[in-house]
Amino acid sequence: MLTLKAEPLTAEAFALFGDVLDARTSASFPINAGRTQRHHDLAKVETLGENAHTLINIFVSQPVTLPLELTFLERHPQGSQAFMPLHQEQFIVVVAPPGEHINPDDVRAFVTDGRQGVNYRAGTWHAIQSVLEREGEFLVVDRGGDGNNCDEFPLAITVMLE
Ligand SMILES: NC(=O)N[C@@H](O)C(=O)O
Ligand code: NI
Repeated sequence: MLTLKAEPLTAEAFALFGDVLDARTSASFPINAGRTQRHHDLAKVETLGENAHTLINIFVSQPVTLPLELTFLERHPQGSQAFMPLHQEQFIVVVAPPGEHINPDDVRAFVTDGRQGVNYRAGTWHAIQSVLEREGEFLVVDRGGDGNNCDEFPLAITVMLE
């Protein structure tokens, strides 16, 4: 059994697993006659394989309870997957680097601050969406297409907050 304390999410700590989406820290430029700041090209959308295409989705998730008991991590070998909260929901992120197997020593747990989203790069092992406190709505950008795009790796992990 692996027990992890979720650490605050930072782009640096998450770099091995994908991208952090955050309008407070990302570069932007003015558009629409200066009325809008465009935070441009924040993450790499990967859509691999036969008939691959980008999906834009909304996930409505029920909250998890803490400590969070996980029994597996999953990965999407043919595409990235991005989650952006629509109402500043905080969520738990548990990840491990891409690879055929997961080394328990490489598993990291994070907690977002409500203004952050994440983009898992293709193949990054991760826990399924785990929103805290209340029902959450997330804009999700991921891959559609042929073939399998979801593998599970059994692993018992308990996640708590610091
Ligand atoms: N299954 C699905 O669409 N969602 C998961 O991939 C997830 O990471 O929540
Ligand atoms: Ni996923």
